[in-house]
Amino acid sequence: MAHPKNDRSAIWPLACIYSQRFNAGKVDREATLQEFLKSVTETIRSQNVTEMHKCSAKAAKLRNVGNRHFLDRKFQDALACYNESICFADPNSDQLAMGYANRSAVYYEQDEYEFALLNIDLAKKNNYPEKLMPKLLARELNCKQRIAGGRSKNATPRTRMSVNVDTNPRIPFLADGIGMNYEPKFGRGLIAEKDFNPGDIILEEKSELCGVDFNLSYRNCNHCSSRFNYSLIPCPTCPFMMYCSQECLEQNWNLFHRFECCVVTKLYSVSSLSSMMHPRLFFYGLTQFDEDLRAMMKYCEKEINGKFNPLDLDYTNPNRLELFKAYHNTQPAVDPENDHFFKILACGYYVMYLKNPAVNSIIRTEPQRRFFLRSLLQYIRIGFSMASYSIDARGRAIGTLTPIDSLINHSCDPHAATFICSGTIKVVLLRPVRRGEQIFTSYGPVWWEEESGNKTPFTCRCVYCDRGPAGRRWRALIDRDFPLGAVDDLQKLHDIALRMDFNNAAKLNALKQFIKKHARHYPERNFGTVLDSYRMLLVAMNRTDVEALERARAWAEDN
Ligand SMILES: C[S@@+](CC[C@H](N)C(=O)[O-])C[C@H]1O[C@@H](n2cnc3c(N)ncnc32)[C@H](O)[C@@H]1O
Repeated sequence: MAHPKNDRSAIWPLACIYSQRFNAGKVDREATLQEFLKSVTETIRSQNVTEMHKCSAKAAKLRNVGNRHFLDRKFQDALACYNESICFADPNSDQLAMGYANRSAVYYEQDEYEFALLNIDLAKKNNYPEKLMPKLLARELNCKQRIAGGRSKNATPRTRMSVNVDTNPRIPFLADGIGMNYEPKFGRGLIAEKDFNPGDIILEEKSELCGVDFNLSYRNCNHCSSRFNYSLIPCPTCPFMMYCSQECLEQNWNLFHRFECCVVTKLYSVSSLSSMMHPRLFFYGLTQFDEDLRAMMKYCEKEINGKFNPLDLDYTNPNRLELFKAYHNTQPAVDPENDHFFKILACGYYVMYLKNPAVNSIIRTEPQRRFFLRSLLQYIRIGFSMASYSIDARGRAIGTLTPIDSLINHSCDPHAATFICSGTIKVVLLRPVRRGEQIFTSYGPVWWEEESGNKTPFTCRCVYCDRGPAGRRWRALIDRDFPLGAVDDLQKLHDIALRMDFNNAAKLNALKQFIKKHARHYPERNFGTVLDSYRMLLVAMNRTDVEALERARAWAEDN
């Protein structure tokens, strides 16, 4: 099946094709990597995916669709179309400048004056047509007047959720008193070396390695994954990748995108999910070895140290080669349910990346190619086992891999909640953690949501899932009754939650006090719902916080 030029919806990912073939029993799941490679190479040849390029005519069409949404006041849909239009527009074309100007109009209508100004500035810097300039300048003036008149939406975060306890001197984004341990049951994990309280933010780690679902590629920065209120700038060469800043664009180019850019349609035709994060780990390494593939092979072909401690590195002056080594020295559990699928992805990426002369000129010999294929499979396994994912209601995912967050194991009885927002992972404690305890977060399932249907891709060995006597004893606690004092306090919490005159910070505080005061009655069914309310409130407050920060950033970039 050949794909019509410039029709991204026509991409039928290899992953879907093989998923059908596996389900129909047409491909042997037990095949070797070389057998998969043969099959995938043939499939890709018959697919003959055409690379898409910038195209101002397509940009104009997309902008017109955006204009119709704008007139219907469907602003999010309008922004989505304008972003795609901006990405397809040839650099320095009128279409690019007009896309930015159109975006500024949407922000203006939404009272997002900082973002409107940022886009007006982008339009002006990209040859906005002189004859249309007066209208743009009038909008610029209006924005400035409204900001000066105090009509801006909040641009000052109220809570600023960041690490709120003493920090580790060598890891300024991690709480002091957190160490790494190793238990055969879970592998490496994070352990508390002192007591912590609910509400303690123990980690705020920025991501450099992410993968953005194809369907979010016009909504999220392809480097740090932040959304930046849809106000992204395009890769100057390919029609798919967008960034929240020139800095992210340049870093992404240097680390990975120069290996992706001229084959990006083909890469998305391997998997439309967030899987591009995995081959990126290979190119992250290659870049840190100054493209000296022999040196990289020499290091990587040594035995992997599965007990490597990323907390030993100095993050005050991060060295990317050391970070790469931290990622590389990971012993991911091979997932028997999905490993055949990972092999298909590895083979697909292998074939497609080698179509790029920038890759082909580095990975030349047979041993080098075998190393590339093996590494791709290893990094796919690492990515699926170690990354954190944020998944929206439509199933579109963003994967994020960071050295420290990736050490946190899962429990269906978590202590902490993990938030991925605006390219940063935050870990907040929901309940007290005592010195010596391992700190767990949840990858999805939690005991107080038994109906959630979430499953972990490994056999979970947490206390809730433990079928032995210890697990049985623990689960029996869930059905105890709260003592009367706690029942009264729970009723007070409900009343506070309904009070319109209490803001979220006050409600959060009340929840935190309850959790601290009654921690000894944990676990208990009602306690689970309290933790859940606490988590949901944190999510809402974090979102407001991030929005305010992004507004402030837009304002700073424009001034
Ligand atoms: C994000 S990593 C956590 C760090 C990992 N333990 C290590 O040694 O690098 C996730 C992997 O840890 C293991 N793991 C995490 N939580 C687990 C649990 N509740 N039960 C069993 N294994 C778990 C699984 O192998 C999973 O794929």
